[in-house]
Amino acid sequence: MVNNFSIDVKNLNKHFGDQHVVKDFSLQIDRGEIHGFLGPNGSGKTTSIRMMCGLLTPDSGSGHCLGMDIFTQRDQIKRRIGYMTQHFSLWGNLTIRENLFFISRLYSLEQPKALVERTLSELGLLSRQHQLVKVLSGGWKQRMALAACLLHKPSVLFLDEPTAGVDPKARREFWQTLHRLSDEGISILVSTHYMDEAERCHKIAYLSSGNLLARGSIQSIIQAQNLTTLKISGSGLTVLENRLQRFDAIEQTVIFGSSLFATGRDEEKLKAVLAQVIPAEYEIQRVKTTLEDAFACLMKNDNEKSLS
Ligand SMILES: Nc1ncnc2c1ncn2[C@@H]1O[C@H](COP(=O)(O)OP(=O)(O)OP(=O)(O)O)[C@@H](O)[C@H]1O
Repeated sequence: MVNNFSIDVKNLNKHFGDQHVVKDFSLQIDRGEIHGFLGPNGSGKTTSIRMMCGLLTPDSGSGHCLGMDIFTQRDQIKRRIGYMTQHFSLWGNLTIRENLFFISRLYSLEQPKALVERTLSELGLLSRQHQLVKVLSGGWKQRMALAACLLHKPSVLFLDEPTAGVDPKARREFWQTLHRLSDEGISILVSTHYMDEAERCHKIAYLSSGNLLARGSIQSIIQAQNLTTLKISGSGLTVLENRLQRFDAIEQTVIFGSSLFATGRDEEKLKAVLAQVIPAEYEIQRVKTTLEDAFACLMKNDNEKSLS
């Protein structure tokens, strides 16, 4: 190994035609780390994933996956990683068990029976193994797709929005499995649009228009934004929200149920605006700034920078 990182890429760039889709992208992921990958649609997450696992050649930069060069050792990398794509395809007219046997034959895996039995058991698929894949619910299909990625015992997993459209219970179970795999030393890079999933990761990275805007632990990303959030409780909140949004001291606002949350960088100025706009009968209290607040402010600043 070149170092102890499972993934270590530096300054990767990718263009599609005139479009500079990924810009100087650098990322390190430790063994057994679950690393979240967030960003708006089209920000370059899938393109970055495909470069890191050797499926797409970067225009420039350097990098290793499991110590192997992403430019020159792509075939070796493919044998050691699992990649669950956004639109995975399974064979609907085969059962779960038959799908796994089919995949093990496709990749000429040794001792397929032992691998299939182990994977069915570890992924909790034994009770459904004889069901046709086309009749499975979204949650079971997704679990089946993860099983397919794990058959050959990869050391790194790349999961591209694996839980999109899956219900909360199935998502929770899926994440329990990811944490078990992480405990076994498997490194996982998982892209998601769900904040609750981001919070389950050891570290996260946030990409916007191909630029990595933030990287690190959840706490460090929230703290780096240095924001204050105040919660206003009462009725008629949309009118108050509109008024607040006219002030520069307000970075962003959001309503959840009967509470309006206002976030700003300067606590004194934020409080002064609220004192001016919010009638005295409303309760105001300081609350913790969330990851979603931090991302919203990061995006806002980035948009303002690109416009100036
Ligand atoms: N093969 C390709 N040829 C041309 N343009 C591409 C290609 N693949 C991706 N793009 C463009 O690159 C940009 C980034 O796409 P990418 O799929 O990496 O984003 P993403 O962050 O994964 O988006 P999403 O969250 O919607 O999956 C988009 O504008 C997309 O249209």
